[in-house]
Amino acid sequence: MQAITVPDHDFPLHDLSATRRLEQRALAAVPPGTLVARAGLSTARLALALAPHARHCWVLAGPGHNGADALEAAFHLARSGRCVTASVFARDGQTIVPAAAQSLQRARDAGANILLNDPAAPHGCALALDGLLGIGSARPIEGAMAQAVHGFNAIEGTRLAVDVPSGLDAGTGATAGAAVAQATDTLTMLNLKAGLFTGVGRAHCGRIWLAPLDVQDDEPPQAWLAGRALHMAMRTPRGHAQHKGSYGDAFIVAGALGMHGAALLAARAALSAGAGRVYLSLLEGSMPLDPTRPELMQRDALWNAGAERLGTATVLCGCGGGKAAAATLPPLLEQAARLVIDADGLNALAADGSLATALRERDGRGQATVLTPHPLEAARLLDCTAAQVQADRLSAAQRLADDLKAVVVLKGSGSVVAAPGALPYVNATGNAALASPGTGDVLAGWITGQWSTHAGGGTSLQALVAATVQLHGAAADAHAQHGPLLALDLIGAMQRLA
Ligand SMILES: NC(=O)C1=CN([C@@H]2O[C@H](COP(=O)(O)OP(=O)(O)OC[C@H]3O[C@@H](n4cnc5c(N)ncnc54)[C@H](OP(=O)(O)O)[C@@H]3O)[C@@H](O)[C@H]2O)[C@@H](O)CC1
Ligand SMILES: Nc1ncnc2c1ncn2[C@@H]1O[C@H](COP(=O)(O)OP(=O)(O)O)[C@@H](O)[C@H]1O
Repeated sequence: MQAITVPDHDFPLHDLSATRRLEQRALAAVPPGTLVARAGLSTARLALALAPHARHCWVLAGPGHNGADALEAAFHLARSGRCVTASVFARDGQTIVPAAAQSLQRARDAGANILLNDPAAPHGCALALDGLLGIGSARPIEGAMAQAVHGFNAIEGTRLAVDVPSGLDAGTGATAGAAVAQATDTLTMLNLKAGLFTGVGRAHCGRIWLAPLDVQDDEPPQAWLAGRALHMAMRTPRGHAQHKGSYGDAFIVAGALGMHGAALLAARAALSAGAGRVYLSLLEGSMPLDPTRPELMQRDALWNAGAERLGTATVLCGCGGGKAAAATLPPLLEQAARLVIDADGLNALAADGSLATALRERDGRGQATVLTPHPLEAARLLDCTAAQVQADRLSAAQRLADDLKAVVVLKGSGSVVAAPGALPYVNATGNAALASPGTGDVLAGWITGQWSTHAGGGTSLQALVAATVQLHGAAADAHAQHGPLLALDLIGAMQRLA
C-alpha cells in the first residue's frame, strides 16, 4: 500500500475499461474470493492506521463488489475488537453479490451489527468506510443510499472511501447527482483511475492510497500522473560561458486598459523562469517602468516586429488582452516560432474560424503552439459548455490538442496537459490556494520564459509545459496552510522551488 502524492516518476492512469480488463485478468488468475479478501484486509489495515483510537466504526456497503470489499474490512475491524455497524444497501428484491454475502456473514459472525437500508449513522463513530459504489456506479445515487452518503459526509473523523468515493466517476473525475461521498482518504485497488486526480476527483478523494493487491498492472495507460522527474529534468545548470542571449527573448503581448497587471504578472513570471530578455508590449495604453522589476523592457506593437524577430522569440499573447488581442494574432500565428496563447487570445481564436485555421497551419511549418485554457475558454474553443468540458476533462483536452495541433493545458484541479497524438499528463500538484486572480497569467508567463530557455533543447514541449504546471502547483502546495496565494507571491514561491 502506498500514499500517492506526487510520484517520483510518471505513473500510469487508467480509464474504466482498462480497469475492468485488469480486474478480469486478475480475477481469472487467483482462486475465487482472493481479491476481495486482499482488498478488505488492505482497507481494514489502512483504516486502523489512520484512526487507531476509533472504537466505533460505520461501514456502508452497496450491493456489488465494492460492498464486498467494505464488508470484508468490517469483518477485520470487528475481529480486532472495534464496535462495527455495517449498513448494507440494496434495492427491493435485489440480491447482493455472493462475495458480499459471504463477507457479510463473516462480519456478522465476528460481532458486527448488520443493518439493511438504514442510513442513520451510529452515535460516536470516528471512522466510516464508504463501500457503497465503486467503478460499477451507474447513475445518480438516490433514496436511502443518498441519505447514507450525506451521513457519511457528516462524520467528523476518518472517512475512508473504498476504491472510489461513491458517486464519483472514477474514469473522468465528474459526478452524477448531488449525493457524492466526500472522503478524507481513498484507498483505490489494483490501479490508479484517472478520474481520481482531475475534475472534482481530488476534492472528493482526500488523500489517495493505492493497494495493488499483489496484481501486476500490465494494462497500457490512457494518461500519466506527472512525476517529479519532469520538473527535475528542467533544472539544467547554466553553462559557465553562457550569456543572456543563450536564454532567448520572450515577448509578452498582453494588457488592455485596466488589465495591465495581468501583463506585468506574465512578464515578471517569464523573467523569473529564466528568459534572457523579456519585452512587454501592452495592447492598450501605457505604463511607467516597473520600479521593482527594472529588468523588464517595454516595446510598442511587438506583434508587428517582423518575421525575423518573431521567428526567434518565444511569444505570449493574451493575459488581460481584451478584444485588442484578436488583431495581434494574424502576424503572431504566421511568424512566431514559439507561441503561447492564453485568455483573450483564446477567446479570439474561438470567435474567428480563420484564426483557428491559421493556428492549425503552424504545425506544418514547424512552429509550435501552447494553449492554456481554463474550462470556460476550452468550452468556447470546443463550442460546448464548461460543464461538458468538466464532464470529461481528459478527452476535452485531447480533442483540442488534436484539432488545433497544439499542446493544451486544461487548467483547474488536476490540470491536464495534452499534445497531439500523445498520452495526456494529469498534474498531481496544486490546490485551491491557486484560485486567486492572476495565477493563470503567472502560469502562461512562466511557460513562455521556461520555453525560451529551452528553445533549442531536446525536451518535448509537452513535458516542458507539464513540468511548469507541476512547479506552479507545487508552489501552491508549499503555501497550502496560508489561504489564497496572491499571484505576485506565487512567482516568488515558484522561484524558490525551481
Ligand atoms: N471483482 C473483484 O473481485 C474485485 C472488485 N473490486 C471492487 O469491486 C468494485 C466493482 O464492483 P462491481 O462491479 O460489483 O460494482 P460496484 O461499484 O460495487 O457497483 C455495482 C452495484 O451497484 C449497483 N448500482 C450502481 N449504481 C447504483 C446507484 N446509483 N444506486 C444504487 N445502486 C447502484 C448495481 O446494481 P444495479 O442497481 O445497477 O442493478 C450493482 O449492484 C470496485 O470498485 C472495487 O471496489 C476490487 O476490489 C478488485 C477485486
Ligand atoms: N482548486 C485548484 N486546484 C489546482 N489548481 C487550481 C485550482 N484553482 C485554480 N487553479 C489553477 O490556478 C490557475 C488559474 O488560472 P486562471 O483561471 O486563468 O486565472 P486568471 O485568469 O485569474 O489568471 C490555473 O493554473 C489553475 O489550474
